[in-house]
Amino acid sequence: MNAYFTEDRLSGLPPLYVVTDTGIGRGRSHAALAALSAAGGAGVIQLRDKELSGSDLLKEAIAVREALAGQNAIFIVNDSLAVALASGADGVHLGQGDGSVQEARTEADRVVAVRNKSRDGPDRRFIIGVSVGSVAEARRAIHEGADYVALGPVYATTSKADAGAVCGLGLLQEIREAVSVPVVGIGGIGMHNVQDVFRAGADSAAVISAVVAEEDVTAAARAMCGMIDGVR
Ligand SMILES: Cc1ncc(COP(=O)(O)OP(=O)(O)O)c(N)n1
Ligand SMILES: Cc1nc(C(=O)O)sc1CCOP(=O)(O)O
Ligand SMILES: [Mg+2]
Repeated sequence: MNAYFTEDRLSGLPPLYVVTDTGIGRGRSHAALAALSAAGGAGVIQLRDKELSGSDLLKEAIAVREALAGQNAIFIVNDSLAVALASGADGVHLGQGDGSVQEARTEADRVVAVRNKSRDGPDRRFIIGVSVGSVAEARRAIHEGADYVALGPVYATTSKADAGAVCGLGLLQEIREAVSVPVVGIGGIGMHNVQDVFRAGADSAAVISAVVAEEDVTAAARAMCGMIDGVR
């Protein structure tokens, strides 16, 4: 059981959040990238595959969940609430164009309440993360049921073609001061700037290339965790 979300709200987020990408993953599967990242200390893993949907995405999600069994990592599926729920993931990440957060909250709570009743132990909350680009969007997302908000691109990124303009650390700091849920920074984060992201108030740094594209994914995740530890 992950200590971060046994109650009715998320009490925090692990500091390293790795998003999988098989396009730059040197031939490794999402499941392999997830397991290797978690072994290096990544406490949140997101399955992100913009080419897959439906049963193909579900297959990958189940493989990731199985690969993470026994690891102390939160598993999030990008974009698809249905796949997240069907695969037994811990949560979903939704962008501004990925549907209603309110409807996702209602549906997730309904499904997870049934699941919680049918097993022993403390109730678990289904995590909903939402991409935001302003304080107003962050407040709205939280009002609608988001457990964490993510802001990006903090720096220029080559991993998401439609990421838009760089938002910088100033906005990250503003959002941190305005809300009380965990704030994730994403986009262009690497060993050279991750400490700045935490100094600006982020609770977690989400990365793709800095970990997934490395030859030794576990070592890269471990090094990033060490860098983060140096500033928290
Ligand atoms: C942790 C995290 N933050 C932001 C995003 C981006 O979500 P979105 O804007 O919906 O874009 P896509 O990733 O779906 O292309 C994310 N996935 N994860
Ligand atoms: C998936 C994603 N979302 C972003 C956003 O700004 O919302 S930037 C991004 C890609 C992050 O990859 P890298 O760590 O390689 O820059
Ligand atoms: Mg999305």
